[in-house]
Amino acid sequence: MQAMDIEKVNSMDFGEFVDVFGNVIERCPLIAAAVWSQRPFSNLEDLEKHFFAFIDALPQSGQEGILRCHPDLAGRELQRGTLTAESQREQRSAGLTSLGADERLRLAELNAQYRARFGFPFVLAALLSDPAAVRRELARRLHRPPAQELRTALGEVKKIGHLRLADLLGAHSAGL
Ligand SMILES: NC(=O)N[C@H]1NC(=O)NC1=O
Repeated sequence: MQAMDIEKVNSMDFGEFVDVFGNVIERCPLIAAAVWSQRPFSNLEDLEKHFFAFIDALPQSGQEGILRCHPDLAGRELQRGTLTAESQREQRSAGLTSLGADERLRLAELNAQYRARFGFPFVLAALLSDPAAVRRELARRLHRPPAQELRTALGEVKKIGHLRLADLLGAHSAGL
C-alpha cells in the first residue's frame, strides 16, 4: 500500500475506507465503518482520535469483545497461517514466527492461564517487541487486578492501531 495523505482519506467512499482501514483495530471493521461517518478528518491524529473514542465509548462487554477478536501471540493461528496480514507482520517482527517448540509451549501455557483468569486473550503491541519481553509482560500482567488489566490491554489495542494507521499513512510513528 502506498503512503497517502489526509485529502485522499477524506475523499474515500465507504467501501474503499473500510477496505483500507477495516483492520486498524484487529478484525473489527465495524469501527472503521462507524468512523467513516465522521469525516472529514484534519490529519492522521484526528482520524486516530475517532477510532479511540469509539473504543472508549463502548460498554465493558464491547471492549472485551474487541480484545477477543485478537489472535494469541505465537498461537494456533500463527501455526496454521490464518493470521491477518497485519498481525502476521507484527508477530514476525517480534520474532514470534521463529520460536523453538519449548518457547512456543511456554507462551501457550501463559496465554491459557491469562485467558482463564481474565476471559480475553493477552494483547500486546508486538511490532517493537521480542520473545523475552512478551513472556515477561505476560507473566507480570497475569497477576494484576482485572479492571486495571482491561485498561492496560485496551491501551495495547490503541498502540497497535496507532502503528497500523501510521504505516498506512506513511507517517513515522515518532512524528505523530
Ligand atoms: N494477542 C495480541 O496481542 N495480538 C496482536 N498483537 C499485535 O501486535 N498484533 C496482534 O495481532
